[in-house]
Amino acid sequence: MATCRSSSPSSSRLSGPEKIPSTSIRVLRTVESVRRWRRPHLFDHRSVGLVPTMGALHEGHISLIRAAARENHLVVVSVYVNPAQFGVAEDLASYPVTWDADTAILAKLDRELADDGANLGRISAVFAPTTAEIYPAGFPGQEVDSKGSFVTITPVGEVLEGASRPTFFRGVATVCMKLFNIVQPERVYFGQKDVQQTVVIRSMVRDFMLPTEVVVGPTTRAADGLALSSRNVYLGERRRAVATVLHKALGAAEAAYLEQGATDREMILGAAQKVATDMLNKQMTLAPEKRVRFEVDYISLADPTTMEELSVVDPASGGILSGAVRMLPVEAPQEGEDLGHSGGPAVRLIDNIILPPK
Ligand SMILES: Nc1ncnc2c1ncn2[C@@H]1O[C@H](COP(=O)(O)OP(=O)(O)OP(=O)(O)O)[C@@H](O)[C@H]1O
Ligand SMILES: CC(C)(CO)[C@@H](O)C(=O)[O-]
Ligand code: BAL
Repeated sequence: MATCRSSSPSSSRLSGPEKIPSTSIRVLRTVESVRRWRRPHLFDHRSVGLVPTMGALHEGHISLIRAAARENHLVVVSVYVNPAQFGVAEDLASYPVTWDADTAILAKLDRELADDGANLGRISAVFAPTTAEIYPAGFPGQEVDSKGSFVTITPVGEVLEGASRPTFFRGVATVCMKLFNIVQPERVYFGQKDVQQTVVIRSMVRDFMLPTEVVVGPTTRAADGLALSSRNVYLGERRRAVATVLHKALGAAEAAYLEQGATDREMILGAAQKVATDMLNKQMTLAPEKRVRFEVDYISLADPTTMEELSVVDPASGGILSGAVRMLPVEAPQEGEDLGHSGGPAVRLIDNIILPPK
């Protein structure tokens, strides 16, 4: 029996495709619309660079989009807060969602990219799907034992961030596999700020023979060294001033390797631990209404390709220094004090420094 498809015009055909106002940037919300957008570019050999994000865009994201525009004819930015990578007790509900600010940033950036002759391309589309679109069989849940179609990359996804956040890399790898399959990019762009994520994604691309190149951009930092991160909005002024602790601690470990020639784990990580301990002790001499408390989740010295802990750095291959700290909610908040987004809950910050081969 012949089948007949409905030919009633969709609202987007009547009003034209959704775009970020005053730009040519398409806003794509469905898998089908991305596929329709992508198809002609397979034939006209225009390369596509994908920058996956969870929105709340900042200069770190912008640096990745700039890199993608230098190397690709068309840049797609995905904006999707993927619930599967948040643990049940994590900050999914309060994660900053700033769509209007994000689209304004993309519009401004796109004008700059257009004016800069050094770029191959510009921002062509934003992919902003719903969870129903990304998980067509139904969202599998955030629990460790959730059932569903998942991509797991082990053992690299089980250590460090994976040990602290047991569903995190399963969620990241799963959503990235979906995004890569939907957009079919020649290149994908990730930030070194999430260094273990880059190792997981590189492993996934290699092990599943995905036809995409993984490009990693350097960490963009504030003037005082704090790595930019969407979660920094939770900090508020008091904790923001101390949030550089991890960068300072990792910097001391880097100096032990680069300047003092240390290759031994205890010497390198000891330098980092001392900075963190000294900074915490100094805070604890202050009154509760002034001080900032934090807990070091981990400080690691790991192999650059496996993220396995190293007891000695082989100068031929170098290593990765990484860490996570929990900035605890401030005590004795003062009248009118800026506590940060959502009243300043505990914030877990991560950072890393790559020890280069010597
Ligand atoms: N400071 C930064 N420099 C370079 N890239 C970054 C930076 N911060 C984030 N990125 C990269 O941007 C991409 C999207 O990250 P995401 O949207 O989670 O932002 P984020 O700031 O890392 O947020 P969060 O605070 O949730 O970790 C990732 O590849 C991430 O590594
Ligand atoms: C890669 C990513 C967009 C997947 O949700 C996320 O983990 C992030 O923003 O780093
Ligand atoms: N940039 C990492 C995303 C996350 O922490 O969920």
